[in-house]
Formats: sequence, structure tokens, C-alpha cells
Amino acid sequence: MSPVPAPREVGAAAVEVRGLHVSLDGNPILTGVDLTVAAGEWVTVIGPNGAGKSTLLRAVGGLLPAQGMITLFGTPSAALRRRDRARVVATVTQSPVVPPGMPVLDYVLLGRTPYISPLGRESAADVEAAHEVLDRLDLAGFHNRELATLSGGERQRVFLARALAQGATLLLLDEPTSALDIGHQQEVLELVDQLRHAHGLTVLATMHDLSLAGEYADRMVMLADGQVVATGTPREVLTEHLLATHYRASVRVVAGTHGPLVVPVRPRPTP
Ligand SMILES: Nc1ncnc2c1ncn2[C@@H]1O[C@H](COP(=O)(O)OP(=O)(O)OP(=O)(O)O)[C@@H](O)[C@H]1O
Repeated sequence: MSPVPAPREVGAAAVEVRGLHVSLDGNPILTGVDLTVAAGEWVTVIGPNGAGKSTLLRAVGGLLPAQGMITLFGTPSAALRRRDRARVVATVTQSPVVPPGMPVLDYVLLGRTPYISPLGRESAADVEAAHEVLDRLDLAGFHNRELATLSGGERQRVFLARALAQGATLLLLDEPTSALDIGHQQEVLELVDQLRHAHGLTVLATMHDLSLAGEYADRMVMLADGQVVATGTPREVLTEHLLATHYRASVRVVAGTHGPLVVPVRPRPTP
């Protein structure tokens, strides 16, 4: 797999969002969101259900109309043609469409579409790239299996494989570990982190597992009701006060190896 260099301005942030507004079906979902992700950085967006995390990722990935400024590596997102955008940004949404009857290898090869001419077929190098990423995600034996027959966790790793096969410099990962057991959660996040360092990838993710999120993110952004309410290092964002205020959660935050660990505790009964 050989990530394609993004059409970047020297020193430009990977993602720059200013004054982002998104309305869906006439309802304001994101209002005035600002966000910067430096090239090579891992930023995780957290927030309670319905805060607008997926909407933010979809807007950054050019998957829905938005007002405001979004630039990717210094280029206004709106100016990127679909094919060019796909060489820069790979998105794993929460519930990707599973084409009926499609084998795993063919699905992962869809990630190579931006490199194949409209009437052409995938090359041997494309197939090799797809196999390589399947190997790395512990999916080598699955290439002929019909995608729809895989377990939820196996399928989730295939979705990630397709995004990695795309060779984009910016990965947008919406809940990449939600269907995975604890071992595969770590395996997938470790792989993403290794690829980030080896190939200079930038990661913008959403995650509900706050401890795991804090272990991998350089910075976190907390969204609530469609607005940014906190941004900073995991230590600055994962505080008992912020989690009580915006999640209405009763937690203890303790120091972990790489980031704070968030432990839910039962609220004390009121006397
Ligand atoms: N097509 C739509 N039309 C109207 N409202 C929508 C539409 N899609 C999403 N929403 C609403 O936008 C809000 C934000 O949704 P979004 O999926 O971005 O939240 P989220 O923070 O990712 O939530 P979760 O943690 O539950 O995945 C929710 O209230 C949701 O119901």
C-alpha cells in the first residue's frame, strides 16, 4: 500500500474547519464549529449521542452539504473533484452499505477505485495492495467470503481495510471499534497508529470508549448540541466536570499509561 501524497500547501493543516454550519431536513445540527487537525495528528471527537460527531466527519469528508469553510491540506474541500478527494480522504462511516453477494476482496478493491481509469480494471498492484491490507488486519483467510456472511467485528475490519487500501493521507474513522472485541479494538487502533507514523497519515475519529480514545488521541474535541464545548489534550478534555456537565455521567478519571482512564461509577443515592 502506498499512500498518495495529498495536494498540500507547505505547512497547511490537514483539516481546517471554520464556522461550520450543517442543517439536515431543516434542523440545525452543527452550529459554528471550528476544528483544526495538523498533518500527522490524531484527533478524536467525543460527545454524547446526537451531539453531531458523525455529521462533522461526514461534512469534513464531503459527504453532505455544509456552510462555512473546510480546507483539506490547504485546498478548499469544495474545490476538490470527487476522485481527487478520494485520493486524499478515506472515510469509514458507522454503517457502510454492504453490496449483496460481494466477496471481501472485491469490496476492499473498491478502495482502489480512485486509481483505476473509468473503463479500466484493477491492476496486479491494486490486488496486491488489497491482499496486503487484509493480511495486516488479520483477514487473510476471508478474501473469498461473501462480505454479508461475516460477523459484525470481521465486517468492521473489512470496512477499515477498504479505507486503508484507498491509500489516502487523511483517515476519517466514525466509531472504528464499536463492533470489535477488546483484543481487536487494540489491534485495529495499534495498526492505524503504526500506519500513521510509517506513512504520515492524519486521523480524525469519533469514539465512545473514552479511555481507549484518550490512549490514542493527541488531542480531543468534545461536541455537545452541535457545538464544540472543549478541546485540548485527553487530560484537558476527559475531566469529571466536563463529563458530568455534557454527558450527565458519573465517572472517576484516573491516570493511565498514555491518557486518563474514565471509569463509570454509580451515582450516590440521594438520601
Ligand atoms: N437526515 C437527518 N435529518 C434530520 N436529522 C438528522 C439527520 N441525520 C442526523 N440527524 C440528527 O442530527 C443529530 C446529530 O446526529 P449525529 O449522527 O451526527 O450524532 P452523533 O454525535 O454521531 O451521535 P451518536 O453518538 O449517537 O452516533 C441527531 O440528533 C440526529 O437525529
